Amino acid sequence: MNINELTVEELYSKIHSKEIKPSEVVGALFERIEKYDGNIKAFITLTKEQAEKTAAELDRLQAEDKMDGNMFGVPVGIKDNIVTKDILTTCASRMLHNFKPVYDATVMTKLKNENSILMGKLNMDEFAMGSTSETSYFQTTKNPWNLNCSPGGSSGGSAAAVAAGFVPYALGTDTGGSVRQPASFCGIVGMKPTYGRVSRFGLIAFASSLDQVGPMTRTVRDNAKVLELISGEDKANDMTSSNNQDTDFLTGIDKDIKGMKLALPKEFLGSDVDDEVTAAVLKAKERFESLGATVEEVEMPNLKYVVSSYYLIASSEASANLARFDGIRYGYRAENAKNLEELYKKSRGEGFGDEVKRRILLGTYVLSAGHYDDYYVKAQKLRRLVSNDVQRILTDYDLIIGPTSTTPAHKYDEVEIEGTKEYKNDILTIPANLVGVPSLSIPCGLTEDNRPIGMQLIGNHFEERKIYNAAYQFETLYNLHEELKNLTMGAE
Ligand SMILES: NC(=O)C[C@H](N)C(=O)O
Repeated sequence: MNINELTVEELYSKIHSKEIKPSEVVGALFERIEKYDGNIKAFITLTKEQAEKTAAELDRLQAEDKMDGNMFGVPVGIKDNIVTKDILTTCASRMLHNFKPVYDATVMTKLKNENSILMGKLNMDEFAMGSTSETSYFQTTKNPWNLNCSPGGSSGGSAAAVAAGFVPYALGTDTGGSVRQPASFCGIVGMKPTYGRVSRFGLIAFASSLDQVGPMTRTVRDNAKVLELISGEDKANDMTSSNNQDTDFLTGIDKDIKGMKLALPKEFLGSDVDDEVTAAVLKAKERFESLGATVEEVEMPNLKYVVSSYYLIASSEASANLARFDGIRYGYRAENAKNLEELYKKSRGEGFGDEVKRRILLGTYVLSAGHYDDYYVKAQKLRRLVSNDVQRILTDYDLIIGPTSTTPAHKYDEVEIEGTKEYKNDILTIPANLVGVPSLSIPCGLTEDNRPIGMQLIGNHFEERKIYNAAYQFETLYNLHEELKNLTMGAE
């Protein structure tokens, strides 16, 4: 048995049947992290001491048959923009390089209550702004399957850690694709839930009308299980969290999907999409048909507006949210400032990286009195048009399918990743954020040189259950987690 390859469900049941102890699991995972994370660089902070202490306590409870909690003894990695009490939470920014929060995010509290063990905090693009994990102040994460490739971003550390066998599951966050795109690049399963499904309390805000926390796992069932545990209304702390109580995603996950109606927008396979990605998605279409679903081509004419709409809205919200980092209350404070204004300017100037500054500048401009109507209001109107497209399709169809990303993981030496050039690659993930609907990325193929390819399943608001059902059935025909066991990771 290789502990590093076990899924959440396998680990949970082996711990429950006392086949393995929580401390053995934690030991095996840290051993692997110590061996390979020097190359992959998924973690910003390891919480080894606390994890070992918690595991020892859980060993004792296991011996006494007091195994409470749906994640009893199962380790987790958390993206570094989700606050963890007394544990460094940096957002991969110099601005928060020394920030130790005094409270836990709701999702963290929930996982702790289920007796999951925190292994550490995972690298990301600075303040979640980026798609390659390169804008991190600390380090660039590498794709475990090919160290010359990006793991994607912004939750690149979370995706890499799950793919590399460092943790069986991780939490990421998705504002414009940040869970799904890295999941697709690293060959794992990643969910952007319905807006409001998961509490945002303790998620350091980037764009509040778009942000959602989502699970990253190796299997569809694991993903559904994690989402069940982190979702739900958070009356006290997040008024945008929904009171929708239908959070049972596992019951009926294996029912057949005969007659399910899937829509494939023709714009999702447009000219920007890599040939190998197109081929993998068309193969996936055939697999769905062999499961008894129908797949029809549809139109999403307003897809061409999503990138502009997203970057205007997200940057506007970011410029407001990031105003709180002023060098006074917490985080980075510049030295030798002569007066208050200079302290603000120097702290923000030195604390934020280029990409974050670019978005703050753009957002501030867009929201300024003279330009608000021209840009912000227009962007909101485009958001509505996209929403109308998606709603129209989902009235006639159960789910929308398509590629997660236009390309597989980029090779660092082939693509020059710079500034706004990479923005356009988010075109396929952004619609779900603008509309607020759930979207899951699952592996659907490999390129000739063994880079994973991901496919998205987009459902209507609060229809995660339907997505998981279709994805689970798909996984019975194509399970990359099993295939990858036979591959040698780039890091090995
Ligand atoms: N945060 C995200 O969801 C990623 C997106 N590429 C962005 O830079 O905004």
